[in-house]
Amino acid sequence: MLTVQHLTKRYPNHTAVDEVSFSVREGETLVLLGTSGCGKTTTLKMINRLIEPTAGRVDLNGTDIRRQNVHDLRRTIGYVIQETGLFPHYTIAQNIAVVPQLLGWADQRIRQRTAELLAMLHLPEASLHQYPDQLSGGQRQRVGLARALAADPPVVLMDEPLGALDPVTRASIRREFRHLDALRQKTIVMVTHDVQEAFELGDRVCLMDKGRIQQIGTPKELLLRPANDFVRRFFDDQRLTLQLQTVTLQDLLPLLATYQPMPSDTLLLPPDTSVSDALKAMAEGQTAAVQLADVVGPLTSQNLLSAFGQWRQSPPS
Ligand SMILES: Nc1ncnc2c1ncn2[C@@H]1O[C@H](COP(=O)(O)OP(=O)(O)OP(=O)(O)O)[C@@H](O)[C@H]1O
Repeated sequence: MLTVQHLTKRYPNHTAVDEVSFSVREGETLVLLGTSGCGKTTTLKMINRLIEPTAGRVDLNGTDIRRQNVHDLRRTIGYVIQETGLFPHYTIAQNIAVVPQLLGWADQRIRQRTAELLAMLHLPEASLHQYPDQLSGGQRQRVGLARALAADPPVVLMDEPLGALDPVTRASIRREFRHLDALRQKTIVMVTHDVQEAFELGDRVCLMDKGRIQQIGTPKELLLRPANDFVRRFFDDQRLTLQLQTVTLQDLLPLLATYQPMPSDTLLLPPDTSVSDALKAMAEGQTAAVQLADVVGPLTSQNLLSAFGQWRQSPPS
């Protein structure tokens, strides 16, 4: 458990982070979201002591991080940044091995772990002996992640980890990240200014403005129960897309068709399927049903969109 309490960073003429408090449970991903300059990176860097706070504290599993040796602390916290921070004159294998070597792992163990990470992150074996500038941006980003995960740290901090990538690569690596078991078990704090990314990767989102938290909650809570006008306006531009991503079949059940026996080859979708995923699954015009004890059906793109339209007319408050 990572706990941040009243964390504050003041510069002579400016308060970059103002009394920020939150907790991140083991295995949870918290996304710090907000416009440029709102204090996301400063908050993140105070967690691994790259920046010392003016006030407040950070506890990792109940211990104040200031009580820990700073080098030990950084070895237990993985760190991924936008430009990957790879050493240009080290091969990929050497870059991945940096922390295990500092920890004194035997060569054989490092080789084994490196091979495991390459396979997990879909990196070609040949890349081991290449240098960062011989790889594509997407591959470099995967190496950055491999390096952060090498010694299996329980906590990983990510600062705009996909920021340098084109939108297509970005979306595909984002999907990979979401399905990576090695990341699911980690406590992750991730910084982004990309709302889609925050909604896709965050279990909870912490929306910041001018150094302060405006709201912290699940993507759905922020979208449906904004704490103030700032939060409401922040999502205005992308409201429809975000609703398609967060509203689930379960939410629409009262608006969908009633029980009806379905043919045995019907595509069954779990109730927590988002409207956009359900529409994708039915892209070929296939009929589906929500997978419940008493099956609701039939579910077609048309009746789903019609239920979603009704839901949008009067979303729950
Ligand atoms: N060393 C510093 N001295 C003075 N002000 C600073 C310093 N570092 C950061 N700031 C200011 O603190 C504020 C927060 O910066 P921070 O980098 O945390 O924002 P951010 O939300 O991560 O923005 P971005 O998305 O653009 O990286 C900004 O106004 C920035 O100019």
